[in-house]
Amino acid sequence: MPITEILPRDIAVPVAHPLHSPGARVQLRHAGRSFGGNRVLADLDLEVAPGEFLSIVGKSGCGKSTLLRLIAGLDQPSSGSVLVDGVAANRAGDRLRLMFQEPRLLPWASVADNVAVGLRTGPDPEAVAEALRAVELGDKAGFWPAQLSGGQRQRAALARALVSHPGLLLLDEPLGALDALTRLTMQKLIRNMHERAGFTAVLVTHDVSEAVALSDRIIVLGRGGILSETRIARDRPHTAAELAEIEAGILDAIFAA
Ligand SMILES: Nc1ncnc2c1ncn2[C@@H]1O[C@H](COP(=O)(O)OP(=O)(O)OP(=O)(O)O)[C@@H](O)[C@H]1O
Repeated sequence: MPITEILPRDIAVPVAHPLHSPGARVQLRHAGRSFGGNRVLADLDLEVAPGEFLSIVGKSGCGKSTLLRLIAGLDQPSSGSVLVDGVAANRAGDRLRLMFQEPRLLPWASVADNVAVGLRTGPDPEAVAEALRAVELGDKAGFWPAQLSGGQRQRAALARALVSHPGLLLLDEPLGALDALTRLTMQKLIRNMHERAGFTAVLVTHDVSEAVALSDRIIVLGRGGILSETRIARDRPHTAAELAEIEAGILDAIFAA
């Protein structure tokens, strides 16, 4: 019997999100990274589950970007291993995408053509249109990047990152250059997309409240390793006081380092 026939009429059957992607698993085993005599990460064990949203916070220079670059496969560990879906991160290819503080759009290409850069399998105008609709830029496909606001440019960058349905989205301070209000709107969009599309996300941020707003888990990095780990259950709403308490605990862990 088709599943729809046994469901009561008032229960909506979830519709696959247009950018749906099965989340990738990230595994770091005894991972270390040194630059000359400077040991930035040492013997790090970390696993990010498929579909999880993990944030990395910590004092300036503690190694957040170094860790993200290892997961992205842009840099190699000096010791140990970094795997994405069981494959060395630098060979994970299309399974992961990065988003940075600057949108890095091509100024001479339309918004749609910029999003199409994220496709590796040839032109697919329908996929581009869907990605633009998902970030609420459906009406800006023919615009030049210079004709967009800062927040809209970051949304175009998000569409470019997600158009190929990567299992893993790596975010390096993606909202750092936006004004406070646009930042909140973008946080909501990213959280919403993450919940519905299913990819795994790893965010590096200086903004602890942003990490709390977006994440299932937050790690504080320092002295070469993980100093603290906080899980935020997303199956119920949190009061402002609860979120403030979580944030205060994380800030304590950062400053105790
Ligand atoms: N390519 C490199 N060569 C030499 N040292 C490096 C290199 N990349 C990072 N480092 C060093 O590793 C340490 C951690 O840098 P990293 O950029 O990962 O810190 P971060 O936590 O992201 O800092 P911030 O919050 O200021 O962005 C720093 O001491 C930095 O100088």
